[in-house]
Amino acid sequence: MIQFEDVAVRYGRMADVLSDVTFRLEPGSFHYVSGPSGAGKSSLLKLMYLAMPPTRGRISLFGRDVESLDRNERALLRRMVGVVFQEFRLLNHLTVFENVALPMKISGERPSRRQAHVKELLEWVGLGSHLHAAPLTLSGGQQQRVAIARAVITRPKLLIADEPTGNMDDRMAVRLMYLFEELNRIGTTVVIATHNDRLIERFAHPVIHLNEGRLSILEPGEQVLA
Ligand SMILES: Nc1ncnc2c1ncn2[C@@H]1O[C@H](COP(=O)(O)OP(=O)(O)OP(=O)(O)O)[C@@H](O)[C@H]1O
Repeated sequence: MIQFEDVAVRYGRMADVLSDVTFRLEPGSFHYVSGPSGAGKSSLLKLMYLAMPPTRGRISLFGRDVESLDRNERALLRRMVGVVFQEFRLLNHLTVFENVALPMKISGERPSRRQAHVKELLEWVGLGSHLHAAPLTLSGGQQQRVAIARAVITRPKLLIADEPTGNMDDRMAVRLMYLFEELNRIGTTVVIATHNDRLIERFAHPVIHLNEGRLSILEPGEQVLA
C-alpha cells in the first residue's frame, strides 16, 4: 500500500526532520503515528498523501513509484486517499452538507444516493442539525468532524488523518475511532497521527513512532517501552 525507502525530509538549511526512513504498510492495516511535537509526524503524513516530495529516497503508493507519476496519474491516485488535515481546510463558502457531498459529486455518485449517505454520516458524527450551517459558524471540534466526514464519505482506499480527534471530548473521540475501525474493517488502510495515548491503548493497533528523525514500528503493548 505504502512503501518508503531511505526517505529523508529537510526544510531549507535545517537538519533532516526525517532521515533514512524505511517501512512498508500493508493494504488493510491500521497504524497510528506518534512522537513528540516537532518529531515529523505531519511531514510523514504529507509525504504519504503526496503534498510534498521527499528530499531523498523513494516512496511508492498503491504499488506506484510516486516520482514517476504525471499530473493526471497523481490526481487519480490522490482521489483514492481521504485526508483529514490538521487545519481542516473546509470550503467556507459551502454548507456543511455541501462540503461532505463534494467528494461524492466529483466521483460521479447519483444525487439521490449522495443525499441519503451524507445525511446519515453527518448524523453519525453528531452534526445532523447543522447540515445547512456555514463551517465558520461551527466550533473547532465540529469543523473537525465535518472534515472527517468529508474524508471518509467515499470510503477511500487509504485514510490519512492528522490529529483527527484533537479538538474533541473523549466520548466523541471514541465514537470517531469506531468509525475509523469500521472503515478499516471494510478495507480502508488507516494511518492516524495522534498524541492521545488513551485512544492508542483502548483501540490497539501498531504505532509508527518518530523520534529525532528516526522511525520505529511498535506493536500494541510495546508503546510503554517507547
Ligand atoms: N514548511 C516547513 N518549513 C520549514 N520547517 C518546517 C515546515 N514544516 C515543518 N517544519 C519543521 O519540521 C519539524 C517537524 O514538523 P512536523 O509538523 O512534521 O512535526 P509534528 O511531529 O507533526 O509536530 P506537532 O506534533 O507539533 O504537530 C519542525 O521542527 C517544524 O518546525
